[in-house]
Amino acid sequence: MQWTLVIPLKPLARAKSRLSDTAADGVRRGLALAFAQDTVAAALACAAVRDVAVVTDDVLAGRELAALGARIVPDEPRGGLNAALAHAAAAVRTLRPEAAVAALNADLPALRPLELARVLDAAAEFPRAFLPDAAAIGTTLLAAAPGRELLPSFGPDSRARHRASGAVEIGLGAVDSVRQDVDTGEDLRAALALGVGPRTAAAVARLPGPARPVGATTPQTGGPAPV
Ligand SMILES: Nc1nc2c(ncn2[C@@H]2O[C@H](COP(=O)(O)OP(=O)(O)OP(=O)(O)O)[C@@H](O)[C@H]2O)c(=O)[nH]1
Ligand SMILES: C=C(OP(=O)(O)O)C(=O)O
Repeated sequence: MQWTLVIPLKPLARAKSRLSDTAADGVRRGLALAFAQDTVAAALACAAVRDVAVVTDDVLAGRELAALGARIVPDEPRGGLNAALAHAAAAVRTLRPEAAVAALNADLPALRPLELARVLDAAAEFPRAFLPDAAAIGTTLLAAAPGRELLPSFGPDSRARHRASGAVEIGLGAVDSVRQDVDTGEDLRAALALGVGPRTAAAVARLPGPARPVGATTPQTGGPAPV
């Protein structure tokens, strides 16, 4: 089965507020965009993915992600994340009623196409399925097979809500790259340890020294940053 992924991205100026200790406003926008670029590029390289729709009103992000091959869907009806996801999933199904649809977070900079394919293949066995995030509290992916509504309930503690909604929790091991969302400096270090995509690596290298996570590449030397 091949999936249409719906990836939500709020305006970069408001994105990743929990990274404000790690990165000042302007730099944080660049990081949020880089996370989304690496997420979308890996998703588009996944054999189980038919196409990618990014739900965003951010003009810069829309342009950059369209250049990678994503379709850009306006952020409607402006009722927040879940309303935007439900609206975008419905728009996909208007065009292709039998589409398999999955929502994927935009902050998965270590995402690997093969791991995403394993998760989507596992999801294809169920009417609705989800993958908990690395912290085992939230959700990074929610999938709805053809003919099933997505019924997204992302946000704080979404793992419990998605489970209570009847979606099946995907319990695969060795899919860390699909679970490692980045909300905090600690998450960023974990993603760097897994290995991030090229745009995130470049954006992290541009962070000022004290904010740059240990082990990240330095812009000057290309070698590891001092411990
Ligand atoms: N299109 C759209 N995407 C959203 C909206 N709210 C959140 N998102 C996206 O949904 C995912 C999870 O969002 P949040 O955890 O609320 O925001 P974040 O930018 O990741 O991080 P914080 O600002 O630290 O909460 C991210 O990919 C966001 O960009 C929204 O209203 N519309
Ligand atoms: C929206 C979510 O992600 P986070 O708040 O961790 O970005 C979620 O886990 O449902």
